Amino acid sequence: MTTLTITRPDDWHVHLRDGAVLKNTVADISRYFGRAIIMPNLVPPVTNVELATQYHQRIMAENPQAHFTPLMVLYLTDDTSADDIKAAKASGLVYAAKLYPAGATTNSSSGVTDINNIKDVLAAMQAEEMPLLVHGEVTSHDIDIFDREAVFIETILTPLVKQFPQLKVVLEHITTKQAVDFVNQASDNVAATITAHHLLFNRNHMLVGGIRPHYFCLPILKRNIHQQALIDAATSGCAKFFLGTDSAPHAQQAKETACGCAGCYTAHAAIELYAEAFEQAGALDKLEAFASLNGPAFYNLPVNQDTITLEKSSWPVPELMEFGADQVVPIRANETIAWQVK
Ligand SMILES: NC(=O)N[C@@H](CC(=O)O)C(=O)O
Ligand SMILES: [Zn+2]
Ligand SMILES: [Zn+2]
Repeated sequence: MTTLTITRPDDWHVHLRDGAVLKNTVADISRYFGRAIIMPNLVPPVTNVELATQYHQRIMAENPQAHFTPLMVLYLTDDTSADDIKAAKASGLVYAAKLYPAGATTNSSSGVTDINNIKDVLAAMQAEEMPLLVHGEVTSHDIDIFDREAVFIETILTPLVKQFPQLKVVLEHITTKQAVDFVNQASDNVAATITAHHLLFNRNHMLVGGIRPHYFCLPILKRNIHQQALIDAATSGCAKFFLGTDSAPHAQQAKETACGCAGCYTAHAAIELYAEAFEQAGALDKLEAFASLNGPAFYNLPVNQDTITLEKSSWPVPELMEFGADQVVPIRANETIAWQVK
């Protein structure tokens, strides 16, 4: 196949950041995505409607393409109230709320320290039909970093979905076979996003032949059997799995250092990278469901009405991208990508 036309896709998990880099992230994400779920882990985080409204305005001020709509998300803290959820729902601007276990990932220090602190908030979300988005990793020091997702599912998420069976839950950026199995066995109220980098890479890509900080993200890349489980899930056609890039830029010097930040930048080539992964799996015919249909169905939103066309034609990714005063090293820097959007 040399061209592929699909319904315009959406990105159900992306970090646009703020300030000078917003111009670049907004330009990249709005190139062909119709909508994007905008992660709220700014400093300070987007914890209420007022902050979400202001962030929405800053995004729109960067003049995204006309086909693009940012969908805002509330950052849950120990202090979030049921009223915050009601106000968010009433705003019409906020589409979900995000659970970051405190300390689990980039800018999560204001996150939730104990799930019991937000039980009334979760009840309000269930009543208001507001999806809960989850960074699914435990943070205790005695749990190995490669096990943190599986332990979270077992100890936090399984009881949570039992207690709130009508709550819509998206387990974000899943990385393990345990996560795939959990989502498959759960009710239709439970879904997951999968990144392009977790489909294309495993921990060998990050650690064999030298440590490659630009592959370092959270949850961390796992071994190849987990990568294969993610590929099988994404290409299965199952409506519970959909596209979420987790594109998360960090300045080059914040990644290439003794203690580097977690996050991979993929928004320069998001659907193109997914197309490579689906092609390698012999499943390009399943890309449209994953990228354009399953997400809106879960969020009860209409599917985009227009299409985009991908062409099998290789192009070079630059070594660096200028983001405000920063430089970002994108995934595939200095290499090529096999597909491009016409
Ligand atoms: N995925 C990452 O490794 N990093 C994300 C945070 C997140 O999504 O966990 C970031 O904001 O940099
Ligand atoms: Zn996360
Ligand atoms: Zn993320």
